[in-house]
This record gives sequence, structure tokens and C-alpha cells, in this order.
Amino acid sequence: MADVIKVADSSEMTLETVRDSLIREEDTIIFSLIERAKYPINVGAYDKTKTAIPECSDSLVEFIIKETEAAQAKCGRYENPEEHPFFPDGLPTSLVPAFNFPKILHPAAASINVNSTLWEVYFAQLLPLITVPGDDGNYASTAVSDLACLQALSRRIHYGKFVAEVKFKESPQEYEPAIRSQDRDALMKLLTFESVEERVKRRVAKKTMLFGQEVSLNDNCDEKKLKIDPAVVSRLYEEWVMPLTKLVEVEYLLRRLD
Ligand SMILES: O=C(O)C(=O)C[C@]1(C(=O)O)C=C[C@@H](O)C=C1
Repeated sequence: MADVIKVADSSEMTLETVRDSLIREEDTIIFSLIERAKYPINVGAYDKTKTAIPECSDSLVEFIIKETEAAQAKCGRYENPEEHPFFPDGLPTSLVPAFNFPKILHPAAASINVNSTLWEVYFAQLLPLITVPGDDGNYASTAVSDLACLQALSRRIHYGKFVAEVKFKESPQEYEPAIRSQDRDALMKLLTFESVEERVKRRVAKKTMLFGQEVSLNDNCDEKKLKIDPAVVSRLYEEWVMPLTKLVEVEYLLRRLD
């Protein structure tokens, strides 16, 4: 049986353990992208004029995400420093008893939320790469799949706060001068590990190949039947997922000595 999952406190977090969390999140992201790719692009889900819900001027996807976030906020989802809403304004407060999440991050972390950028990138650039053109009318299921992708991507990207905290704690003397001079470029250079990024790109492509294949009892994987293209997932990581994670790391470090 699997070990009981334990919540790490700051003294237990290392660069290795935070990287392990990013690796585990890859699975969630890839499975959610595979689920979204089951439907065509379904532009009707994104068209504000097509929602037809009384007194609602949002698209169906906005409607579903706002309503879901409100329900999840009441259940305490956003009390967890790893979770960030897409529509933070006016969210209801949690109705459930507070869980004592370990205080690992600097309090300024709470002001960092790059979900509006992720939202733009996801709908304008990423979605057309993983879906085929067409409309099968499954707008509600499509929107629910979008939410799963967005939440998984958002959790991964904002985990950059924990990565940055660990890096800072491991060598404050390296980071402090750049933080004091608010030098974004220097911070970006310090926190970048190109060889790690190369491994991430190769691993997500490999996972996409494994998770997205047709499983047959007779023969081996038919690469022509992959549910999404491994090269596309590798590209998503290179162009958006890792750059946004690094943006979160820089934003966090800039405020780390406040
Ligand atoms: O592993 C790290 O050190 C991270 O900061 C995470 C990450 C990533 O997004 O995967 C980002 C920056 C590094 O260049 C390498 C990888």
C-alpha cells in the first residue's frame, strides 16, 4: 500500500522534493490535456452571445468556472497557498474549519496570481494546438475539461513560489543582492537551470506518449494513434509552463525581503 501522504513543513522542503511535486503535477496536466482533446475546439463554449443563461453576459466557460470557484471557495480550496482562483474578486469565504497549512511562504506570496496571463495563453494559444476544429455541442463538458486543465496548470505554475522559497533558503547570500537592487534579469539568471528544463521537456514528451497511447492486448503502442502530440506538450512546457513558473519565482523573490 502507498505511504500516507504527509504535508511537508519548510524545514523538510528541498529543491529535490519541490521538483518531485512538479514532476507529479506533470501527470495531472497531461491527463487533463488528454481529456480536453477528446472534444473538438467547440468555440460555442467561449462565445458570450451563445450562453443563453438569463442575466448572464459571460461565456459558458466563464460561467462554469466562476460558479465552480465559488463552490470550491466555500469548501476551503483557496485557503491552501498552492491554489489560486481565476476570478478572485468577490469569491465567498470558506465555510469549513480551517486546516493548518504549514506557513512556508513569505506573506507577500499571497499577492502573486498570474492566472489572468495563463487564461489568455490557454485559450488563445494552447487550446488550438491540442484540439481539432469542429463543434459537437458538448459545451458544458468541454468547459469542465478546460477548468481541469487550467487548475492543474495554475497549481504547477504557482508552485514556483515554493521552488523560489527553497532556492532562497538554500543560498540567501546569492539572491539577496539581486533582490535588494530589484534586478529581475539577475534573479531570472540565478534561478534558471537549462539542463533541468531540457529534462522536463523530454520527460513530458515521454509521458504524453505513454499516457496517450491506445492500449491493445495484441500489439505494441501504435504511435499514429496518440491522443495528443508529445511534441506539442513539450512545446507548451517550453513556451508557457516553465516561463510562467519562472515569472512566479521572480515575482516572489522580488518581494522576499519585504
Ligand atoms: O527546477 C527548478 O529549479 C525550477 O525552478 C523549475 C523550472 C521549471 O519550471 O520546470 C524552472 C526553472 C528552471 O530553469 C528549471 C525548471
